[in-house]
Amino acid sequence: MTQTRIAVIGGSGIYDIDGLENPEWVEVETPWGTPSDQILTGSLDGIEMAFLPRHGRGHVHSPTDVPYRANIDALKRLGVTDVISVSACGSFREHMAPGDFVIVDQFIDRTFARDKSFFGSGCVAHVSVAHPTCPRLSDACETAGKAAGITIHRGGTYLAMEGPQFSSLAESRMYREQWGCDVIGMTNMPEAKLAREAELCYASIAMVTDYDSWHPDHGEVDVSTIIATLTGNAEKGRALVKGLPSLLGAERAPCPHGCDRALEYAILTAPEKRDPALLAKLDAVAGRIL
Ligand SMILES: CSC[C@H]1O[C@H](OP(=O)(O)O)[C@H](O)[C@@H]1O
Ligand SMILES: Nc1ncnc2[nH]cnc12
Repeated sequence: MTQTRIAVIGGSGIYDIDGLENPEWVEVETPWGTPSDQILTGSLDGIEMAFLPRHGRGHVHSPTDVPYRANIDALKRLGVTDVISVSACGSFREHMAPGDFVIVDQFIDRTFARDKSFFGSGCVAHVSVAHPTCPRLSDACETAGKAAGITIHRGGTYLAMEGPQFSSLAESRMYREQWGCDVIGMTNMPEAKLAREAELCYASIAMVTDYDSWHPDHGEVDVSTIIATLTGNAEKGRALVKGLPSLLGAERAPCPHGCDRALEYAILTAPEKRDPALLAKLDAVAGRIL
């Protein structure tokens, strides 16, 4: 049976995690370039962990320039089975208030300036992202969050925008009123799509930091308010992460939702037509089936 290895991708304001046994920052190179930073490895309650700061320590990568493919490839290469994304988000719902956590289960992807797939000419693949997050992993996040006393909302649609500017009032109203979105951020896409291509279970915990720009009683969103809210809630995030290993366990049964078999029927390119150079780059992501 596969051994569980949990990765946490930390978003804005989260540049390391504490409490790991045998912590070590390791360099991982990938065929898709260098990840956002070194990866902090170690264990928690006997389970292997990996932590990657999405924007790099010191917040050096903009949402557009985060090396999403290198990040997911590097985690796969380290033997990660489950990825938990922790990110800051704006809220479109009064009851999803700053300080609350939302376990996102759907996305609308409005990003347009990012590499969104490991596949392409020479090895064409189409995976399903009808359900882009893993219910089993999301269950564990919900249980750990509730045990840590966090106000946690299960389910929500995350609008992934390109940024780096925040939304206009008209956009904010459209996402909320016409598109039915619940939260907004700049990073969960294409991250979630790439995790699916890499056959990794992915759960997204969005920490509400603001009401974007739609709310008549709240001013425009600004970075200092976001960081102040995040800093005030960092302890909650840490408590949630610490609860995960015992919930997930060391022995990992196949994902009941099929995340770890997403590529099974996805590759269309005939074996004799596949590009050897691309296949070589896919060694970690798709090595299981290629
Ligand atoms: C800090 S303001 C906007 C910035 O914060 C979020 O980052 P992350 O998702 O990595 O927590 C948002 O998506 C923007 O990138
Ligand atoms: N309102 C907002 N829009 C986009 N990304 C965000 N990250 C935190 N708050 C945000």
